[in-house]
Amino acid sequence: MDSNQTGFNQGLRRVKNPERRKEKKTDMEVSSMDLEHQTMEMFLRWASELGISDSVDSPRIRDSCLGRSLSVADFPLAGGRGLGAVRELRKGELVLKVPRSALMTTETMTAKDRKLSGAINLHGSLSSTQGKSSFWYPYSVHLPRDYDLLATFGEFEKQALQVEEAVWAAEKAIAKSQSEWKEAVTLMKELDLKPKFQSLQAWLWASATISSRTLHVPWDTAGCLCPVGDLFNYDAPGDDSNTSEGPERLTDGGFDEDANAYCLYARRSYQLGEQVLLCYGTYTNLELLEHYGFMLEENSNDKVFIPLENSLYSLASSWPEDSLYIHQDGKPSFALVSTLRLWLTPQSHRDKSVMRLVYAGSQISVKNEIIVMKWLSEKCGSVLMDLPTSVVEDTVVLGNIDKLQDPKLRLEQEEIEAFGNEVCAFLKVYRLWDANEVSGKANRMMSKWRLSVQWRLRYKRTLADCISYCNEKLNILSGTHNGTRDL
Ligand SMILES: C[S@@+](CC[C@H](N)C(=O)[O-])C[C@H]1O[C@@H](n2cnc3c(N)ncnc32)[C@H](O)[C@@H]1O
Repeated sequence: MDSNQTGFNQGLRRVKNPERRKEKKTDMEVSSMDLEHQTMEMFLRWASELGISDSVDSPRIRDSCLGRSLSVADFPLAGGRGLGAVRELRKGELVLKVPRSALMTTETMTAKDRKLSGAINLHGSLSSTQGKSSFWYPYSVHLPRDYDLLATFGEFEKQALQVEEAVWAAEKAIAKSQSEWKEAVTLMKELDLKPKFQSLQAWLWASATISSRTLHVPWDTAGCLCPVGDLFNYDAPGDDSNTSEGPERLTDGGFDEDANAYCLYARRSYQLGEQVLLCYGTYTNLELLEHYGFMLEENSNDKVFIPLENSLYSLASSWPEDSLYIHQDGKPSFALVSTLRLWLTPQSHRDKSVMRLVYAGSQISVKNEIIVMKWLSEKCGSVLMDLPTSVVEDTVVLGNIDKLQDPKLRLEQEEIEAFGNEVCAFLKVYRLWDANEVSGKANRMMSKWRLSVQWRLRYKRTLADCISYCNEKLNILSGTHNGTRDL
Protein backbone atom coordinates (compact mmCIF):
# COMPACT_ATOMS: atom_id res chain seq x y z
CA MET A 1 0.00 0.00 0.00
CA ASP A 2 1.28 3.41 -0.87
CA SER A 3 1.49 5.89 1.98
CA ASN A 4 0.67 8.87 -0.27
CA GLN A 5 -2.64 7.50 -1.32
CA THR A 6 -5.79 9.54 -1.35
CA GLY A 7 -9.38 8.57 -0.80
CA PHE A 8 -9.09 7.74 2.87
CA ASN A 9 -12.56 7.27 4.16
CA GLN A 10 -13.38 6.18 7.67
CA GLY A 11 -11.09 3.21 7.78
CA LEU A 12 -11.83 2.15 4.25
CA ARG A 13 -9.20 2.84 1.63
CA ARG A 14 -8.83 2.42 -2.06
CA VAL A 15 -5.21 1.78 -2.83
CA LYS A 16 -3.20 2.75 -5.83
CA ASN A 17 -1.43 -0.29 -7.03
CA PRO A 18 0.94 -0.48 -9.97
CA GLU A 19 -0.10 -4.10 -10.63
CA ARG A 20 -3.73 -3.20 -10.94
CA ARG A 21 -5.16 -3.25 -14.39
CA LYS A 22 -5.17 0.19 -15.90
CA GLU A 23 -8.11 -0.24 -18.24
CA LYS A 24 -11.10 1.98 -17.88
CA LYS A 25 -13.81 0.42 -15.74
CA THR A 26 -17.19 -0.21 -17.32
CA ASP A 27 -20.24 1.51 -15.82
CA MET A 28 -21.35 -1.81 -14.37
CA GLU A 29 -17.96 -2.35 -12.72
CA VAL A 30 -17.98 1.17 -11.30
CA SER A 31 -21.44 0.80 -9.82
CA SER A 32 -20.63 -2.61 -8.29
CA MET A 33 -17.46 -1.11 -6.75
CA ASP A 34 -19.47 1.79 -5.35
CA LEU A 35 -22.00 -0.60 -3.93
CA GLU A 36 -19.23 -2.65 -2.33
CA HIS A 37 -17.74 0.54 -0.90
CA GLN A 38 -21.08 1.58 0.55
CA THR A 39 -21.84 -1.80 2.10
CA MET A 40 -18.32 -1.91 3.54
CA GLU A 41 -18.91 1.47 5.19
CA MET A 42 -22.19 0.15 6.55
CA PHE A 43 -20.39 -2.93 7.87
CA LEU A 44 -17.66 -0.90 9.60
CA ARG A 45 -20.31 1.29 11.26
CA TRP A 46 -22.25 -1.78 12.35
CA ALA A 47 -19.01 -3.27 13.76
CA SER A 48 -18.35 -0.05 15.69
CA GLU A 49 -21.82 -0.24 17.23
CA LEU A 50 -20.94 -3.75 18.42
CA GLY A 51 -17.86 -2.37 20.19
CA ILE A 52 -15.28 -3.65 17.66
CA SER A 53 -12.37 -1.22 17.66
CA ASP A 54 -8.82 -0.77 16.40
CA SER A 55 -8.13 1.77 19.10
CA VAL A 56 -6.93 1.14 22.64
CA ASP A 57 -9.02 4.03 23.95
CA SER A 58 -12.31 3.15 25.56
CA PRO A 59 -14.71 2.20 22.80
CA ARG A 60 -16.92 5.02 21.66
CA ILE A 61 -19.31 4.40 18.85
CA ARG A 62 -17.86 6.05 15.77
CA ASP A 63 -18.69 6.01 12.10
CA SER A 64 -16.23 3.20 11.64
CA CYS A 65 -14.52 0.69 13.87
CA LEU A 66 -11.29 1.29 11.92
CA GLY A 67 -9.16 4.32 11.10
CA ARG A 68 -6.99 4.58 14.25
CA SER A 69 -4.62 1.70 13.51
CA LEU A 70 -5.96 -0.11 10.47
CA SER A 71 -7.92 0.35 7.29
CA VAL A 72 -9.42 -2.01 4.74
CA ALA A 73 -7.43 -2.06 1.50
CA ASP A 74 -6.75 -4.20 -1.54
CA PHE A 75 -3.45 -6.12 -1.77
CA PRO A 76 -3.69 -7.97 -5.10
CA LEU A 77 -0.33 -9.67 -4.63
CA ALA A 78 -0.85 -10.81 -1.04
CA GLY A 79 -4.35 -12.03 -0.34
CA GLY A 80 -6.55 -9.39 -1.98
CA ARG A 81 -8.72 -7.54 0.50
CA GLY A 82 -6.88 -7.11 3.78
CA LEU A 83 -5.97 -4.62 6.50
CA GLY A 84 -3.27 -1.96 6.14
CA ALA A 85 -1.56 0.14 8.83
CA VAL A 86 -2.75 3.78 8.95
CA ARG A 87 0.14 4.72 11.24
CA GLU A 88 3.37 3.11 12.37
CA LEU A 89 2.58 0.09 14.51
CA ARG A 90 4.92 -1.34 17.13
CA LYS A 91 5.50 -5.07 17.52
CA GLY A 92 3.17 -6.50 20.16
CA GLU A 93 0.74 -3.57 20.02
CA LEU A 94 -2.97 -4.33 20.32
CA VAL A 95 -4.44 -3.54 16.90
CA LEU A 96 -7.97 -4.90 17.09
CA LYS A 97 -10.40 -5.83 19.81
CA VAL A 98 -13.61 -7.74 19.09
CA PRO A 99 -15.97 -8.14 22.09
CA ARG A 100 -17.33 -11.60 22.81
CA SER A 101 -20.86 -10.49 21.93
CA ALA A 102 -19.70 -9.61 18.39
CA LEU A 103 -18.18 -13.03 17.72
CA MET A 104 -20.31 -15.35 15.64
CA THR A 105 -20.39 -18.64 17.50
CA THR A 106 -23.05 -21.31 17.82
CA GLU A 107 -23.93 -19.58 21.12
CA THR A 108 -24.46 -16.08 19.70
CA MET A 109 -26.16 -17.48 16.60
CA THR A 110 -28.76 -19.33 18.61
CA ALA A 111 -29.30 -16.35 20.96
CA LYS A 112 -29.92 -13.95 18.08
CA ASP A 113 -31.94 -16.25 15.86
CA ARG A 114 -34.76 -18.10 17.59
CA LYS A 115 -35.54 -20.23 14.61
CA LEU A 116 -32.18 -21.84 15.04
CA SER A 117 -32.35 -22.52 18.72
CA GLY A 118 -32.81 -26.24 18.12
CA ALA A 119 -29.77 -26.53 15.91
CA ILE A 120 -26.33 -26.37 17.38
CA ASN A 121 -24.70 -26.44 14.03
CA LEU A 122 -22.69 -23.59 12.61
CA HIS A 123 -23.05 -24.86 9.06
CA GLY A 124 -26.80 -24.49 9.15
CA SER A 125 -26.46 -21.21 10.97
CA LEU A 126 -24.30 -19.65 8.32
CA SER A 127 -26.88 -20.03 5.62
CA SER A 128 -29.47 -18.22 7.71
CA THR A 129 -27.21 -15.16 8.05
CA GLN A 130 -27.76 -14.33 4.42
CA GLY A 131 -31.24 -12.88 4.57
CA LYS A 132 -31.36 -9.07 4.67
CA SER A 133 -33.33 -9.13 7.91
CA SER A 134 -30.65 -11.16 9.68
CA PHE A 135 -28.72 -9.47 12.47
CA TRP A 136 -25.49 -10.66 10.77
CA TYR A 137 -26.38 -9.39 7.31
CA PRO A 138 -23.91 -6.45 7.28
CA TYR A 139 -21.17 -9.00 8.02
CA SER A 140 -22.27 -11.87 5.78
CA VAL A 141 -22.73 -9.66 2.73
CA HIS A 142 -18.92 -9.25 2.67
CA LEU A 143 -18.04 -12.91 2.87
CA PRO A 144 -16.39 -14.20 -0.33
CA ARG A 145 -18.83 -15.72 -2.83
CA ASP A 146 -16.39 -18.41 -3.87
CA TYR A 147 -13.46 -20.26 -2.37
CA ASP A 148 -10.51 -22.17 -3.80
CA LEU A 149 -10.06 -24.79 -1.09
CA LEU A 150 -9.12 -28.27 -2.31
CA ALA A 151 -12.64 -29.55 -1.51
CA THR A 152 -14.02 -27.23 -4.22
CA PHE A 153 -11.70 -28.58 -6.96
CA GLY A 154 -13.18 -30.41 -9.91
CA GLU A 155 -11.62 -33.51 -11.50
CA PHE A 156 -9.50 -31.46 -13.92
CA GLU A 157 -8.02 -29.20 -11.24
CA LYS A 158 -7.40 -32.19 -8.98
CA GLN A 159 -5.48 -34.09 -11.67
CA ALA A 160 -3.55 -30.92 -12.53
CA LEU A 161 -1.82 -31.21 -9.15
CA GLN A 162 0.01 -34.20 -10.73
CA VAL A 163 1.82 -35.28 -7.54
CA GLU A 164 0.16 -38.36 -6.01
CA GLU A 165 0.23 -37.03 -2.46
CA ALA A 166 -1.54 -33.83 -3.53
CA VAL A 167 -4.10 -35.54 -5.78
CA TRP A 168 -4.88 -37.84 -2.86
CA ALA A 169 -5.26 -34.89 -0.44
CA ALA A 170 -7.72 -33.27 -2.85
CA GLU A 171 -9.63 -36.52 -3.29
CA LYS A 172 -9.90 -36.92 0.47
CA ALA A 173 -11.07 -33.32 0.97
CA ILE A 174 -13.72 -33.66 -1.75
CA ALA A 175 -15.00 -37.01 -0.39
CA LYS A 176 -15.10 -35.67 3.19
CA SER A 177 -17.19 -32.63 2.20
CA GLN A 178 -19.61 -34.79 0.26
CA SER A 179 -20.13 -37.27 3.09
CA GLU A 180 -20.54 -34.47 5.68
CA TRP A 181 -23.08 -32.82 3.42
CA LYS A 182 -25.06 -36.06 3.07
CA GLU A 183 -25.11 -36.42 6.86
CA ALA A 184 -26.26 -32.82 7.33
CA VAL A 185 -29.10 -32.92 4.82
CA THR A 186 -31.56 -34.25 7.42
CA LEU A 187 -30.74 -31.46 9.85
CA MET A 188 -31.01 -28.85 7.11
CA LYS A 189 -34.46 -30.21 6.22
CA GLU A 190 -35.49 -29.96 9.89
CA LEU A 191 -34.31 -26.36 9.89
CA ASP A 192 -36.53 -25.84 6.88
CA LEU A 193 -33.72 -24.13 4.99
CA LYS A 194 -34.53 -22.95 1.50
CA PRO A 195 -33.62 -25.64 -1.10
CA LYS A 196 -30.73 -23.52 -2.44
CA PHE A 197 -29.15 -23.54 1.02
CA GLN A 198 -29.45 -27.32 1.20
CA SER A 199 -27.37 -27.92 -1.93
CA LEU A 200 -23.84 -29.35 -1.98
CA GLN A 201 -22.68 -26.02 -3.42
CA ALA A 202 -24.06 -24.13 -0.41
CA TRP A 203 -22.52 -26.69 1.91
CA LEU A 204 -19.11 -26.29 0.28
CA TRP A 205 -19.38 -22.53 0.62
CA ALA A 206 -20.31 -22.74 4.31
CA SER A 207 -17.57 -25.30 5.10
CA ALA A 208 -14.99 -23.22 3.26
CA THR A 209 -16.09 -20.08 5.14
CA ILE A 210 -15.63 -21.89 8.43
CA SER A 211 -12.34 -23.52 7.44
CA SER A 212 -10.74 -20.34 6.16
CA ARG A 213 -12.17 -17.76 8.57
CA THR A 214 -12.83 -19.20 12.04
CA LEU A 215 -10.64 -18.39 15.00
CA HIS A 216 -10.17 -20.52 18.07
CA VAL A 217 -12.20 -19.79 21.20
CA PRO A 218 -11.84 -21.88 24.37
CA TRP A 219 -15.56 -22.50 24.93
CA ASP A 220 -16.58 -23.77 21.53
CA THR A 221 -14.73 -26.39 19.51
CA ALA A 222 -16.42 -25.07 16.34
CA GLY A 223 -14.46 -21.80 16.84
CA CYS A 224 -15.88 -18.42 15.97
CA LEU A 225 -16.26 -16.05 13.06
CA CYS A 226 -14.71 -12.76 14.04
CA PRO A 227 -16.07 -9.76 12.11
CA VAL A 228 -13.25 -7.44 10.94
CA GLY A 229 -10.72 -9.78 12.62
CA ASP A 230 -11.20 -12.13 9.68
CA LEU A 231 -9.98 -9.49 7.23
CA PHE A 232 -6.33 -10.09 8.15
CA ASN A 233 -4.42 -11.97 5.47
CA TYR A 234 -1.83 -14.61 6.32
CA ASP A 235 1.86 -14.46 6.99
CA ALA A 236 3.85 -17.62 7.74
CA PRO A 237 5.63 -17.73 11.10
CA GLY A 238 9.25 -16.68 10.63
CA ASP A 239 12.41 -18.56 11.49
CA ASP A 240 12.96 -16.26 14.45
CA SER A 241 10.69 -18.40 16.62
CA ASN A 242 13.12 -18.33 19.52
CA THR A 243 14.36 -14.81 19.67
CA SER A 244 15.69 -13.06 22.77
CA GLU A 245 12.17 -11.68 23.19
CA GLY A 246 10.95 -15.22 23.82
CA PRO A 247 9.17 -17.68 21.56
CA GLU A 248 7.11 -16.10 18.83
CA ARG A 249 3.39 -16.68 19.25
CA LEU A 250 2.03 -19.07 16.66
CA THR A 251 -1.14 -17.10 16.32
CA ASP A 252 -1.05 -13.39 16.93
CA GLY A 253 -4.03 -13.14 19.16
CA GLY A 254 -6.57 -15.00 21.17
CA PHE A 255 -9.58 -14.67 23.38
CA ASP A 256 -8.72 -12.61 26.45
CA GLU A 257 -10.96 -13.56 29.41
CA ASP A 258 -10.23 -10.33 31.31
CA ALA A 259 -11.11 -8.12 28.38
CA ASN A 260 -13.97 -10.49 27.40
CA ALA A 261 -12.87 -9.91 23.83
CA TYR A 262 -10.79 -11.40 21.04
CA CYS A 263 -7.58 -9.39 20.96
CA LEU A 264 -5.26 -9.23 17.96
CA TYR A 265 -1.70 -7.91 18.15
CA ALA A 266 0.89 -6.69 15.65
CA ARG A 267 3.32 -9.60 15.13
CA ARG A 268 6.06 -7.19 14.07
CA SER A 269 6.52 -3.49 13.53
CA TYR A 270 4.75 -2.00 10.52
CA GLN A 271 5.31 1.15 8.50
CA LEU A 272 2.42 3.39 7.57
CA GLY A 273 0.70 1.81 4.57
CA GLU A 274 2.05 -1.71 4.96
CA GLN A 275 -0.33 -4.66 5.03
CA VAL A 276 -0.78 -5.97 8.59
CA LEU A 277 -0.73 -9.76 8.51
CA LEU A 278 -1.74 -12.44 10.92
CA CYS A 279 -0.23 -15.87 11.36
CA TYR A 280 -3.02 -18.44 11.48
CA GLY A 281 -0.60 -21.27 12.26
CA THR A 282 2.17 -23.34 10.65
CA TYR A 283 1.16 -24.82 7.32
CA THR A 284 2.76 -26.43 4.30
CA ASN A 285 1.58 -25.16 0.92
CA LEU A 286 -0.63 -28.22 0.47
CA GLU A 287 -2.23 -27.60 3.86
CA LEU A 288 -2.75 -23.92 3.01
CA LEU A 289 -4.50 -25.03 -0.17
CA GLU A 290 -6.62 -27.51 1.72
CA HIS A 291 -7.73 -25.23 4.55
CA TYR A 292 -7.48 -21.72 3.05
CA GLY A 293 -7.40 -22.03 -0.74
CA PHE A 294 -4.10 -20.29 -1.41
CA MET A 295 -0.37 -21.00 -1.21
CA LEU A 296 2.80 -18.99 -0.71
CA GLU A 297 5.66 -18.85 -3.20
CA GLU A 298 7.93 -18.44 -0.19
CA ASN A 299 6.89 -20.53 2.76
CA SER A 300 9.54 -21.60 5.24
CA ASN A 301 7.10 -24.21 6.59
CA ASP A 302 6.60 -25.90 3.27
CA LYS A 303 7.64 -29.56 3.05
CA VAL A 304 8.13 -31.63 -0.04
CA PHE A 305 7.65 -35.35 0.40
CA ILE A 306 9.10 -37.81 -2.10
CA PRO A 307 8.12 -41.49 -2.30
CA LEU A 308 10.61 -43.57 -0.32
CA GLU A 309 11.20 -47.33 -0.10
CA ASN A 310 9.24 -49.23 2.55
CA SER A 311 12.45 -50.60 4.07
CA LEU A 312 13.55 -47.01 4.67
CA TYR A 313 10.30 -46.10 6.43
CA SER A 314 10.56 -49.14 8.71
CA LEU A 315 14.16 -48.24 9.52
CA ALA A 316 13.17 -44.69 10.35
CA SER A 317 11.26 -45.75 13.46
CA SER A 318 13.09 -43.10 15.50
CA TRP A 319 11.72 -40.40 13.24
CA PRO A 320 8.08 -40.11 12.23
CA GLU A 321 7.38 -40.52 8.51
CA ASP A 322 6.27 -36.92 8.23
CA SER A 323 9.72 -35.76 9.33
CA LEU A 324 11.30 -37.23 6.17
CA TYR A 325 10.97 -34.35 3.74
CA ILE A 326 12.77 -31.64 1.77
CA HIS A 327 12.54 -28.00 2.90
CA GLN A 328 11.23 -25.52 0.35
CA ASP A 329 14.76 -24.22 -0.28
CA GLY A 330 15.86 -27.72 -1.35
CA LYS A 331 17.62 -28.76 1.85
CA PRO A 332 16.72 -32.27 3.02
CA SER A 333 15.35 -32.46 6.57
CA PHE A 334 17.59 -33.59 9.42
CA ALA A 335 15.57 -36.80 9.79
CA LEU A 336 15.68 -37.58 6.06
CA VAL A 337 19.47 -37.22 5.86
CA SER A 338 19.98 -39.18 9.09
CA THR A 339 17.72 -42.03 7.94
CA LEU A 340 19.41 -42.18 4.54
CA ARG A 341 22.83 -42.33 6.18
CA LEU A 342 21.78 -45.38 8.14
CA TRP A 343 19.77 -47.02 5.34
CA LEU A 344 22.68 -46.70 2.92
CA THR A 345 25.12 -48.26 5.41
CA PRO A 346 25.44 -52.04 4.97
CA GLN A 347 23.68 -53.89 7.81
CA SER A 348 26.96 -55.48 8.94
CA HIS A 349 28.48 -52.00 9.52
CA ARG A 350 25.63 -50.67 11.68
CA ASP A 351 27.45 -50.97 15.00
CA LYS A 352 27.03 -48.83 18.13
CA SER A 353 29.45 -46.11 17.04
CA VAL A 354 27.67 -45.74 13.70
CA MET A 355 24.29 -45.56 15.46
CA ARG A 356 25.62 -42.89 17.82
CA LEU A 357 26.75 -40.76 14.85
CA VAL A 358 23.42 -41.25 13.09
CA TYR A 359 21.33 -40.16 16.08
CA ALA A 360 23.60 -37.16 16.69
CA GLY A 361 22.92 -36.10 13.10
CA SER A 362 26.58 -36.44 12.15
CA GLN A 363 28.10 -37.72 8.97
CA ILE A 364 29.11 -41.41 9.24
CA SER A 365 31.90 -41.20 6.69
CA VAL A 366 32.74 -39.19 3.59
CA LYS A 367 32.06 -42.26 1.47
CA ASN A 368 28.64 -42.77 3.04
CA GLU A 369 27.82 -39.07 2.69
CA ILE A 370 28.67 -39.20 -1.00
CA ILE A 371 26.40 -42.22 -1.45
CA VAL A 372 23.60 -40.39 0.42
CA MET A 373 23.86 -37.21 -1.67
CA LYS A 374 24.08 -39.18 -4.94
CA TRP A 375 21.06 -41.29 -3.99
CA LEU A 376 18.98 -38.26 -3.05
CA SER A 377 19.94 -36.32 -6.15
CA GLU A 378 19.06 -39.27 -8.39
CA LYS A 379 15.82 -39.87 -6.54
CA CYS A 380 14.71 -36.25 -7.00
CA GLY A 381 15.73 -36.48 -10.65
CA SER A 382 13.64 -39.60 -11.22
CA VAL A 383 10.60 -38.10 -9.42
CA LEU A 384 10.87 -35.06 -11.69
CA MET A 385 11.22 -37.23 -14.80
CA ASP A 386 8.13 -39.26 -13.87
CA LEU A 387 5.88 -36.20 -13.61
CA PRO A 388 3.94 -35.38 -16.79
CA THR A 389 5.37 -31.85 -17.25
CA SER A 390 8.62 -30.04 -16.51
CA VAL A 391 9.39 -26.81 -14.64
CA VAL A 392 9.73 -24.96 -17.94
CA GLU A 393 6.44 -26.31 -19.28
CA ASP A 394 4.58 -25.41 -16.09
CA THR A 395 5.98 -21.89 -16.21
CA VAL A 396 4.60 -21.54 -19.74
CA VAL A 397 1.19 -22.95 -18.69
CA LEU A 398 0.99 -20.41 -15.84
CA GLY A 399 1.72 -17.58 -18.26
CA ASN A 400 -0.95 -18.89 -20.64
CA ILE A 401 -3.55 -19.11 -17.87
CA ASP A 402 -2.81 -15.47 -17.06
CA LYS A 403 -3.40 -14.58 -20.71
CA LEU A 404 -6.69 -16.53 -20.73
CA GLN A 405 -7.79 -14.70 -17.59
CA ASP A 406 -6.90 -11.28 -18.97
CA PRO A 407 -10.16 -9.70 -20.18
CA LYS A 408 -8.23 -7.19 -22.32
CA LEU A 409 -6.77 -9.92 -24.54
CA ARG A 410 -9.20 -11.20 -27.11
CA LEU A 411 -7.34 -14.30 -28.20
CA GLU A 412 -7.92 -16.01 -31.54
CA GLN A 413 -8.60 -19.76 -31.64
CA GLU A 414 -5.21 -20.44 -33.30
CA GLU A 415 -3.39 -18.53 -30.56
CA ILE A 416 -5.16 -20.57 -27.90
CA GLU A 417 -4.49 -23.84 -29.72
CA ALA A 418 -0.80 -22.97 -29.67
CA PHE A 419 -0.98 -22.83 -25.85
CA GLY A 420 -0.71 -26.62 -25.86
CA ASN A 421 -2.47 -29.74 -24.65
CA GLU A 422 -3.31 -28.81 -21.09
CA VAL A 423 -4.93 -25.50 -22.02
CA CYS A 424 -6.90 -27.18 -24.82
CA ALA A 425 -8.03 -29.94 -22.44
CA PHE A 426 -9.27 -27.36 -19.92
CA LEU A 427 -11.22 -25.48 -22.57
CA LYS A 428 -12.75 -28.73 -23.77
CA VAL A 429 -13.76 -29.86 -20.27
CA TYR A 430 -15.52 -26.55 -19.59
CA ARG A 431 -16.85 -26.29 -23.18
CA LEU A 432 -15.18 -22.97 -23.78
CA TRP A 433 -14.06 -23.48 -27.37
CA ASP A 434 -17.26 -22.17 -28.85
CA ALA A 435 -18.25 -19.84 -26.06
CA ASN A 436 -18.07 -16.11 -26.79
CA GLU A 437 -17.27 -15.30 -23.23
CA VAL A 438 -15.69 -17.13 -20.34
CA SER A 439 -18.50 -17.81 -17.86
CA GLY A 440 -18.23 -17.02 -14.16
CA LYS A 441 -17.92 -20.73 -13.37
CA ALA A 442 -15.15 -21.30 -15.93
CA ASN A 443 -13.27 -18.30 -14.52
CA ARG A 444 -13.54 -19.70 -11.01
CA MET A 445 -12.32 -23.11 -12.16
CA MET A 446 -9.44 -21.42 -13.99
CA SER A 447 -8.31 -19.86 -10.71
CA LYS A 448 -8.31 -23.29 -9.06
CA TRP A 449 -6.45 -24.82 -12.00
CA ARG A 450 -3.90 -21.98 -11.75
CA LEU A 451 -3.37 -22.85 -8.09
CA SER A 452 -2.77 -26.51 -9.00
CA VAL A 453 -0.15 -25.56 -11.58
CA GLN A 454 1.44 -23.08 -9.18
CA TRP A 455 1.59 -25.73 -6.46
CA ARG A 456 3.15 -28.44 -8.64
CA LEU A 457 5.64 -25.94 -10.05
CA ARG A 458 6.74 -24.94 -6.56
CA TYR A 459 7.06 -28.67 -5.73
CA LYS A 460 9.27 -29.28 -8.77
CA ARG A 461 11.42 -26.22 -8.08
CA THR A 462 12.11 -27.56 -4.60
CA LEU A 463 13.19 -30.91 -6.04
CA ALA A 464 15.43 -29.14 -8.55
CA ASP A 465 16.91 -27.08 -5.69
CA CYS A 466 17.51 -30.29 -3.74
CA ILE A 467 19.47 -31.69 -6.69
CA SER A 468 21.61 -28.50 -6.70
CA TYR A 469 22.07 -28.78 -2.95
CA CYS A 470 23.23 -32.41 -3.25
CA ASN A 471 25.55 -31.57 -6.15
CA GLU A 472 27.16 -28.75 -4.19
CA LYS A 473 27.69 -31.11 -1.26
CA LEU A 474 29.11 -33.70 -3.62
CA ASN A 475 31.61 -31.19 -5.00
CA ILE A 476 32.82 -30.37 -1.51
CA LEU A 477 32.85 -34.02 -0.46
CA SER A 478 34.75 -35.24 -3.49
CA GLY A 479 37.48 -32.68 -2.66
CA THR A 480 37.61 -34.04 0.88
CA HIS A 481 37.39 -37.59 -0.38
CA ASN A 482 40.38 -37.22 -2.69
CA GLY A 483 42.48 -35.64 0.04
CA THR A 484 41.74 -38.07 2.89
CA ARG A 485 41.44 -41.75 3.50
CA ASP A 486 37.98 -43.24 3.97
CA LEU A 487 36.92 -43.44 7.56
C1 LIG B 1 -9.34 -14.79 6.97
S1 LIG B 1 -9.49 -14.47 5.29
C2 LIG B 1 -8.55 -13.01 5.03
C3 LIG B 1 -9.32 -11.91 4.34
C4 LIG B 1 -9.71 -12.17 2.91
N1 LIG B 1 -8.67 -11.71 1.99
C5 LIG B 1 -11.03 -11.47 2.58
O1 LIG B 1 -11.07 -10.69 1.62
O2 LIG B 1 -12.01 -11.73 3.22
C6 LIG B 1 -8.48 -15.75 4.65
C7 LIG B 1 -8.47 -15.85 3.14
O3 LIG B 1 -7.75 -14.77 2.57
C8 LIG B 1 -6.92 -15.23 1.49
N2 LIG B 1 -5.51 -15.06 1.91
C9 LIG B 1 -5.07 -14.80 3.15
N3 LIG B 1 -3.74 -14.62 3.16
C10 LIG B 1 -3.32 -14.77 1.90
C11 LIG B 1 -2.03 -14.71 1.26
N4 LIG B 1 -0.93 -14.44 1.95
N5 LIG B 1 -1.97 -14.92 -0.07
C12 LIG B 1 -3.08 -15.18 -0.79
N6 LIG B 1 -4.32 -15.26 -0.25
C13 LIG B 1 -4.45 -15.06 1.08
C14 LIG B 1 -7.28 -16.70 1.29
O4 LIG B 1 -8.30 -16.75 0.33
C15 LIG B 1 -7.80 -17.11 2.65
O5 LIG B 1 -8.70 -18.18 2.60
